[in-house]
Amino acid sequence: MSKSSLTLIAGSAKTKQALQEQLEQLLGDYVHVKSHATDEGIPQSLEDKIILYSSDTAYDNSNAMYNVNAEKIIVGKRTVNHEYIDKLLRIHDGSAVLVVNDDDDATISLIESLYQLGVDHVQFIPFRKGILFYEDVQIAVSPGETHLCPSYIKEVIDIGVRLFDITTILEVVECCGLNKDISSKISERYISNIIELQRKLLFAERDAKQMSEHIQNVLGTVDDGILVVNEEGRITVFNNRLAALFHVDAQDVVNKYLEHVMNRRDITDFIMDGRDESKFFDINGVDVVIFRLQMMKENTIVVTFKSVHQAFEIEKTAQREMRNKGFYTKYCFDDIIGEDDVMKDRKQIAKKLALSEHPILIQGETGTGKELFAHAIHEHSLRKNGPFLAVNCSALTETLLESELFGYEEGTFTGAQRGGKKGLFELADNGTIFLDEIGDISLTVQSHLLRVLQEGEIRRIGGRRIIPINVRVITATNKDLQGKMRDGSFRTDLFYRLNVLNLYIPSLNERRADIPLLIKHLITKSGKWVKVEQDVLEYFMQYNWPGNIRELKSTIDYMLTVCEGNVVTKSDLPFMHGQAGDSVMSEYSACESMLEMQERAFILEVIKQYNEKGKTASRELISSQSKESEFVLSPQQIRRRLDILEGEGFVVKGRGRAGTKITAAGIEYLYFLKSKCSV
Ligand SMILES: Nc1ncnc2c1ncn2[C@@H]1O[C@H](COP(=O)(O)OP(=O)(O)OP(=O)(O)O)[C@@H](O)[C@H]1O
Repeated sequence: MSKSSLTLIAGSAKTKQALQEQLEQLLGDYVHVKSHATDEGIPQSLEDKIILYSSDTAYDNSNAMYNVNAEKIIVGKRTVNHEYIDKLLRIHDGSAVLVVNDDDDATISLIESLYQLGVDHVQFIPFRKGILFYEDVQIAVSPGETHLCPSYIKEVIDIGVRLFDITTILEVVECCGLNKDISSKISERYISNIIELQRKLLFAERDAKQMSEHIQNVLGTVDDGILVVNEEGRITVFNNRLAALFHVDAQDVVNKYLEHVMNRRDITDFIMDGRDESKFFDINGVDVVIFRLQMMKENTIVVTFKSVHQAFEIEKTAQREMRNKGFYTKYCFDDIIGEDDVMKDRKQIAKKLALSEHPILIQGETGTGKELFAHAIHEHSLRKNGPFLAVNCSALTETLLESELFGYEEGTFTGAQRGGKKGLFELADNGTIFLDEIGDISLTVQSHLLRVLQEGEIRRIGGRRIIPINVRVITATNKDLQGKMRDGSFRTDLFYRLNVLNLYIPSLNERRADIPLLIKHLITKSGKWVKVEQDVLEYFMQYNWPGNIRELKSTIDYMLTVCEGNVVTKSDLPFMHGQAGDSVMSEYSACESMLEMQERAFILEVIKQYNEKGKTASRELISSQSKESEFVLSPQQIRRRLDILEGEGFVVKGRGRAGTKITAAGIEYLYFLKSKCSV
């Protein structure tokens, strides 16, 4: 069968080329296709079996001007190239979209075919020549006429030259007299183009979905809040951490305008228009640093939200690594939270004391922050580049404390290290030593310490060599040293040596105004983004906090562990606060000594940490961990202590090789212990 013949007449060379390609692809096996464009010039007389015009306009513009001789003249109908439909479907719902074509009729017919194709989620606005401004329009769509779009439009989508629709193709098939088989093959080709495209779209969509799930999972593991905003000001990424901070559901906010989700003008202004890279904000009671980064190429803003505490910690870690020295202070005066006048006054005095070289005795109730002050004083002193060593005198037995402080020579006692060991006084040379709980040291250690202070030199235990030392001594106690001097358990001469400068730290009761500030600080520091209900705050304001800030801290820690969602309520209060009051406190306080309390807290903490990882803790395991702590306990000693703790209902021991688990009462008891002693 000889091929039929067809001449295509289009308006522009670009349209001619696209339509010629379409016809060749669909009909090329059966029809010989020639083509002309009016803007390139058309022969004076045209003769063919079929003359196919690309549009009504092409027909109107050229038909009258040339001699046309054809068996059949067809004016084609055109539709949007399916390849570009996904671009249109990706425009956000309800957006205003300017439709730009080279004449008004063509524009209207393009809008019609877009609606017919089901692109009806946006509002199309027809472009009119001469009108340069369209209110609230940021996106334009054009079939290859993008040069006509007003220049202020942010996003221009070129949907390419529109192609002939299926009815035009079938009309050509019919005129060529092609048989049924061929005609159905051609329609299949037309349809398979669409199916192929849909398949690609489907894969692309599936890949995009997998990628987005992957990104969400990755973002879920990050400790910071992460937000991404696109050029329209809509949210494209909002991780769960951020959702917790703003008390919203992460699923609900994607695609919404930023200002509809965060109704904080200061924050949205900073994100959208900010020139700075980072800024502090208080968001629902949490101090946060927001870092913003503009990705120019994608016109996207990436924002991270970090707890102030974390941001500082990162800074501090870097500094520490730079200093790369073994013994350093962990706190400075800025870490001591307190705006109450009495506290401000204490900090002022402490700063002055820091600058002298004399020993300082810090007194105050348990948990008031004496250790914190000791760190800050060293950090503020002329010795700040020297070492700072802290030792808790009540946590060590007499012999251990002596050997820790003054060191020993080789062979002094069984188990002594080869080559002897330097004591903390030697290690703290040119720096500061902080002796916490000084009220608990024995009379033997007291006299040894007195000698060191009087002579400014030490002699290791079992040694003869005299080692001069240059160490500033800061001590602290919550005990009544005057009372101890009266009953003879603390040496008066040592007291006067230590108490050259005295600093009294007020209890939390004496500075209640600081309670809300401390709560906020402790929550921020925990890295959790939660809100504390008003009645909890009220309760905290009237409770008398015998364990001071340490008790407040462990109560908050406990509540943050048990609270559901992002709100701390009164039902999250530990048992001893909520229901039984002080009676439980005194029941708990049955421990003989601070050392016993600390040991118990250590054991329970190890068990709790293992349980949190889904494991139980064996005696051997706890014993081996104890070697790295201040309490070296053998598996037998651990067994005895676990028996007692089990009898009190704080742990449950497994049979045979199964390890131990902490009970709910045990967790609460642990927090109580932590509020009473520093571990
Ligand atoms: N002003 C404060 N600001 C922030 N945190 C504080 C403040 N005071 C105390 N803390 C925190 O409370 C806890 C107890 O503080 P610290 O160990 O310094 O108390 P202490 O007076 O030395 O107690 P003790 O007499 O029992 O040894 C620590 O975790 C400390 O970080």
